[in-house]
Amino acid sequence: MTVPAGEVPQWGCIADDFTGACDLAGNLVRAGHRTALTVGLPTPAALSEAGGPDAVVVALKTRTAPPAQAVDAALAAYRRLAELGCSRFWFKYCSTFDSTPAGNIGPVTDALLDATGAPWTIACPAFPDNGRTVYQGHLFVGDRLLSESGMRHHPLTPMTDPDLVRVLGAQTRHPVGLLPHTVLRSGDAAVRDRLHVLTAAGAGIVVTDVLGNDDFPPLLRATAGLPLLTGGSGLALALPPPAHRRGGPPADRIEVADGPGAVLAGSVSDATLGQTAQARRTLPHRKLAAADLLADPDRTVADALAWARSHLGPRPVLLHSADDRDEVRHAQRRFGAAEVAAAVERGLAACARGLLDAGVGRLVVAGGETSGAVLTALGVDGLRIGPAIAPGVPWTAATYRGRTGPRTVNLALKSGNFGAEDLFTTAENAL
Ligand SMILES: Nc1ncnc2c1ncn2[C@@H]1O[C@H](COP(=O)(O)OP(=O)(O)O)[C@@H](O)[C@H]1O
Ligand SMILES: O=C(O)[C@@H](O)C(=O)COP(=O)(O)O
Repeated sequence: MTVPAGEVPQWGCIADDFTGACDLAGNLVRAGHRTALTVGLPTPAALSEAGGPDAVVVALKTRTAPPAQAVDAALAAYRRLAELGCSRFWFKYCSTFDSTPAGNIGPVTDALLDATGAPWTIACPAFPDNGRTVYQGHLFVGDRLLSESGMRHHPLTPMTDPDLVRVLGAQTRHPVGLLPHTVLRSGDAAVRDRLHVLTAAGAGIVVTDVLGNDDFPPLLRATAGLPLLTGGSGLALALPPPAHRRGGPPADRIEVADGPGAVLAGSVSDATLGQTAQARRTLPHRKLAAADLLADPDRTVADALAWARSHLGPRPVLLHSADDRDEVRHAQRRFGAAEVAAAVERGLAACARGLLDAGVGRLVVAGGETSGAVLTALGVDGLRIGPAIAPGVPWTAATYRGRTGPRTVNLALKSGNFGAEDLFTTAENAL
């Protein structure tokens, strides 16, 4: 697989969901790296089209997949990225460490350690710009421990233990160490010594404390020789761009599509529920009830689309899947969590196609799993990263091959817990 000289990317990134891929790609762009985001395995042609990126982010939909399946997908992505010439690799998972005791963050990290030949790696989910910090190995969301945040109610990956050394320890075959904040701030020699002690004693993965963005540079210096990093997108903000890009213009210009806007919310995280409640006060809105999507999906989607077509206009229309958490709990008890999640994802994905075919040009999708389902249904194979709506939420441009032939559309894939309350009503201002 030959990539023209001068177009070989350095970083090959593997993201376990689509919103996470956008988040990481957006932060890489903010830090000055030309970045390509691909859905499915990247090709030399995709890299050329992206103008010879410094980093490639492959969006997978494996966050809730069984470990063996997630490992296969991550290794396939790794092999392709290595063939394309990438020399350093990044496994991107959620800043709230979304997984279960049988989750795949550990197994995928183990497999990538073997594949890259990395002697050890870090686990650094912190994203201070979004309130995710780690202290003594414990993950905080704002001023709450992870286990006391809304993440304890997540429909697919409820997080009830904030101790990442313990959570990761249950998933990986490697001993897990901790780089505490006091050491991180004691100078490069102290960091190096502690990492040496931990890894000499057998640690294969080191959870890193991070309280603010200024904790990232020492961490990057200490890991500069490692072929594999793992974590959230926060660390990318401190990643120095290649020398020839320094001082250049930000690489976040994208085409702006014609046509009205729409919002699809399949996330039921705290932030999204707040954004949905706010948007319901001002935007035309309609709920696709989970029970209806299970009982008669085609009819439910067709009715929602007919309603949406008649409300397209200057303000985006909102289609959402729940008003509150009680509704979600009720549907899960009645139908089973996995069944109802799959039905909602299928329904919203069908709505996305219908909305774009009806002429919608700008679509905000809330939720990682939801975004994965939507992008797969749209058949979009790559996203060009544009300006940020909020930390971790960039607008993107994509080529949509719909009923009327290929055209550019703008998509924003919003992580469940990201963004201010008015994100749905103000997103278009950022374009
Ligand atoms: N009313 C509902 N009842 C049960 N599950 C729901 C409901 N609405 C959405 N879901 C499911 O909850 C999951 C939310 O996950 P996701 O889209 O990743 O959001 P987040 O980014 O907040 O984690 C999806 O699988 C979605 O289909
Ligand atoms: O790191 C993060 O928090 C995000 O990039 C992310 O992965 C969020 O996932 P969802 O909340 O499932 O969208």
